[in-house]
Amino acid sequence: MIDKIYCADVRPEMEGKRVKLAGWVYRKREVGKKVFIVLRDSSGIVQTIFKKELSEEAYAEAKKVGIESSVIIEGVVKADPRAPTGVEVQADKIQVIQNVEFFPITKDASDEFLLDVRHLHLHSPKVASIMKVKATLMQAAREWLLQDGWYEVFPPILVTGAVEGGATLFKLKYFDRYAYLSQSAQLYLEAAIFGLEKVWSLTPSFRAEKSRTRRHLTEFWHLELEAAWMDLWDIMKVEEELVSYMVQRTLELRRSDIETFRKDLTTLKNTVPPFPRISYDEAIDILQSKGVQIEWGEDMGADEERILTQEFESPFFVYGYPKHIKAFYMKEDPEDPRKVLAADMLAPEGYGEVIGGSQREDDYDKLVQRILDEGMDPKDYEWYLDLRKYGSVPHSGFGLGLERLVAWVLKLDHVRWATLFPRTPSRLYP
Ligand SMILES: NC(=O)C[C@H]([NH3+])C(=O)NS(=O)(=O)OC[C@H]1O[C@@H](n2cnc3c(N)ncnc32)[C@H](O)[C@@H]1O
Ligand SMILES: [Mg+2]
Repeated sequence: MIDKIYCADVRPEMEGKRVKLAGWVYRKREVGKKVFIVLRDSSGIVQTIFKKELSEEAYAEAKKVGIESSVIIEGVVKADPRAPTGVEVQADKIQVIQNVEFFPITKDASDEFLLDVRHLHLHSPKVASIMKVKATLMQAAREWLLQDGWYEVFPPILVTGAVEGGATLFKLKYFDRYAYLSQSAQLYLEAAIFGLEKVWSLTPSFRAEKSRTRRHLTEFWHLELEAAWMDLWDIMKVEEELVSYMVQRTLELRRSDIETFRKDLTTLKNTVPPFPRISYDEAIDILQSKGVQIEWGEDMGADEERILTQEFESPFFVYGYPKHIKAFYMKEDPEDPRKVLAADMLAPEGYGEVIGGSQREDDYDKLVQRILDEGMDPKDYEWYLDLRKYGSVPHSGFGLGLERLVAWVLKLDHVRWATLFPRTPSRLYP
């Protein structure tokens, strides 16, 4: 490994110190007999200056390199308030690892072009910031889950049944039969609670959704939890404590990256428990009072959720949805058979659903009936129904869409920017 330091670690107080840096040419300009190269690495940037009188050879090399060329630069640190980071390196040595004559991404690149060359777009410091925030949100989630006694498990991705409706399954050939790509690890997590009680997984989930909205991917990262003995209200408390910790910890560790995308941090700072809770009935009343054409029993889509989020300055819950618009596994509300014990968590600022969760039907006969009511075949869920035959317990869980959380935290205009290589109905490459 090269004995180098990071760009962000070059400080004014290091004046006079000799340093070696490795990275990519981010910006370059020539002024008289000087070449200024802003070098970029994973930590950020630092300005380097090549003066002809300091080293003719290095100056000549610096004049030739193109944007995004990979280079190793050596020189002496000099504090300079005019430099982007208040300090620069007076360079007397440059080793060009690979010169780039022309880097295809220019300032006026369209979104579609950036997605076509996503493998090169990952050079961008802004993209790096998004990925650092995503990584830190998950780092925080792992910290919280560990200290709160949850076990990570590793469920299968190749499965035989739908969790969230057959219409969005990706089917694939599996030797002499067929399999599906998992829409959600939930059913397998429900099996795991009989030994581990509180489990979680982070897996890719797949949805053959044709909807081309700013919050749908066909492959997304899905953080899911399942807990024995918990009811809906218990799991909602888990959700708000987990999400609060994730957001506050990421604010603490990645504030400058977040501020690259949003200046107003109010809703993030407001992300502390308890979150506001409204019933589905109240949500319908609010929407109707704002002139939205929606009747009780209808599902809220992205537009309705966007309008609803205008009422809140933090994430909030909507609970008690009508049974017929929710999944087969959700427990009927004993106080109102029209409803299920389900709750979604919605992010403010127009982002809407980031978590879907519920208490599960733990009664064998009722679950069989729900499967039949949904037009599905109980035989396809024989193993899942067994969970209600051998020591069934009240239990609840939820799934958080990681890209949707990132999109809200950074106020991105589409979830596709929150994933390394987005997958949508029209995009499978690169
Ligand atoms: N373990 C569980 O209880 C999870 C449950 N079986 C489930 O999959 N619920 S969900 O369909 O609402 O999806 C959960 C979350 O997963 C995200 N999600 C769901 N679908 C997508 C798509 N297509 N793209 C991006 N993100 C998506 C979104 O944040 C949802 O709130
Ligand atoms: Mg949902």
